[in-house]
Amino acid sequence: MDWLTQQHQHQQQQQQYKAMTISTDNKTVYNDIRLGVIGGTGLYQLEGYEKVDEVQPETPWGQSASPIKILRTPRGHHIAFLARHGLNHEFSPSEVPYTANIAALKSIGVQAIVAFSAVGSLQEIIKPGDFVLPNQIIDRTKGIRKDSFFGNGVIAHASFGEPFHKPLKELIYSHRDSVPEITIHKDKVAVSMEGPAFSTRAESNLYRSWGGDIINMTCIPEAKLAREAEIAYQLVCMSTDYDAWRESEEPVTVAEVMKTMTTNAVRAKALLFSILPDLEDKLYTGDKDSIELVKDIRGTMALAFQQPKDGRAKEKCQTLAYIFPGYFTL
Ligand SMILES: CSC[C@H]1O[C@H](OP(=O)(O)O)[C@H](O)[C@@H]1O
Ligand SMILES: Nc1ncnc2[nH]cnc12
Repeated sequence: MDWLTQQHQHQQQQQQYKAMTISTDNKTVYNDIRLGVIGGTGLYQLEGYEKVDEVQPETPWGQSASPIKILRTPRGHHIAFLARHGLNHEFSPSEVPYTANIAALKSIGVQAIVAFSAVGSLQEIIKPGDFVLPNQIIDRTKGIRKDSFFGNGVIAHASFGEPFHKPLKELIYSHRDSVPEITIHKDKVAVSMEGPAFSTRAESNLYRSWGGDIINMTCIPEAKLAREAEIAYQLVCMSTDYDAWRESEEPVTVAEVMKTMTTNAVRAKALLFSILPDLEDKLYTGDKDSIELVKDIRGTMALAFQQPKDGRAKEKCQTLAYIFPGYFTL
C-alpha cells in the first residue's frame, strides 16, 4: 500500500475514535478535552479555574505522577492539568513517570500541551525571571529514562529535528506583551541534563560553548514522548538562576530556584490566562479530528513505522493501541 493510501486509511480510523474521559463518579463523560497543561517545579496547581473533576487513568505504562485535574475555563471548555513531579514533588527528574504522564494525557483526548519548566540560564541576556520558548534541545540525559513508547517488537522512529511545535510556540509568543512584567525570549537551545545534582562550572561552560541557552532536567524525554504520541508540545521555560558558569557568583542552589519560582509561578499563570482565549479559539473550534493548529502533527507516526504490519509483535500492538487508536488492527 502506498503511503498516501496508508495516511488516508489512518485518518479515517482516527475519525472513528473519540477520546473520552469517564469521571470519578463513573457517570460523567468528558469528550471535549483538547488542551493539556503540565506544571513543573514550583507550579503544582492552576488556581482560578473551576475544578470539575480529577482522573488518574491506569495506562499500560502505569499511573501519571499526579491525578489529572479537569478544569473548566471561563469560556466553558475543559482543559487538563498535570503536576509533572507529583503534587508533593515526589518524583525526581530521573524518576518522573514520563510515559504514563503523556499516555494519560493522550488517553483523555489532549492534542496540545503547554508545559512549564524552571530552567537555569546559560546566557547573560536571559535573566532570572525571564521566560524562554526554546526551539531546540541538546540531550544530556544518561539513557536511564524510558524515552520511547516503542521497542519490544514494534519499532518506529519519530521525526525529532524540530522538537517543539512551531505553531503553538508562535501563538504563545504572539502574546508576549500581554503580561508586562514578563520578558519572553524565543528560539533558544535547551540543554536537558540528568541531574539530580546541578552542573559543575566546567559543564556549565561546556554547554555554553555548544550554544546552549538554558538548562533543565525534564524536557527529555517529555518532548520526545509527546512527539511520538502526536501531541503538539511547547515548553515554556522560566529562568530561575545563572546555573554555575558565572565565576563571580555562587553556583545555583535549590533555594535560589524556589525563590525565583515564587514570582515566576504567578507570572506563568497570568501568561496562561492571557493566551487561553486564543488557544481555545484555535483548539476548541470545529471537529476535534481536523484542528488546523495541530494538523501538521496528526498522523505523522503512520509514516514512522519500521516494519511490515504482519511483522509487528501482536501483544505490543495491543498495548500501543492505548495511545494510537486506529493504527493497529487487533
Ligand atoms: C529544583 S531545581 C531542578 C528541577 O527544576 C526543573 O524542574 P521542571 O522542569 O519540572 O520545572 C528542572 O528541570 C529540575 O527538574
Ligand atoms: N541551573 C539549573 N540546572 C538544571 N535545571 C534547573 N532548573 C532550574 N535551574 C536549573
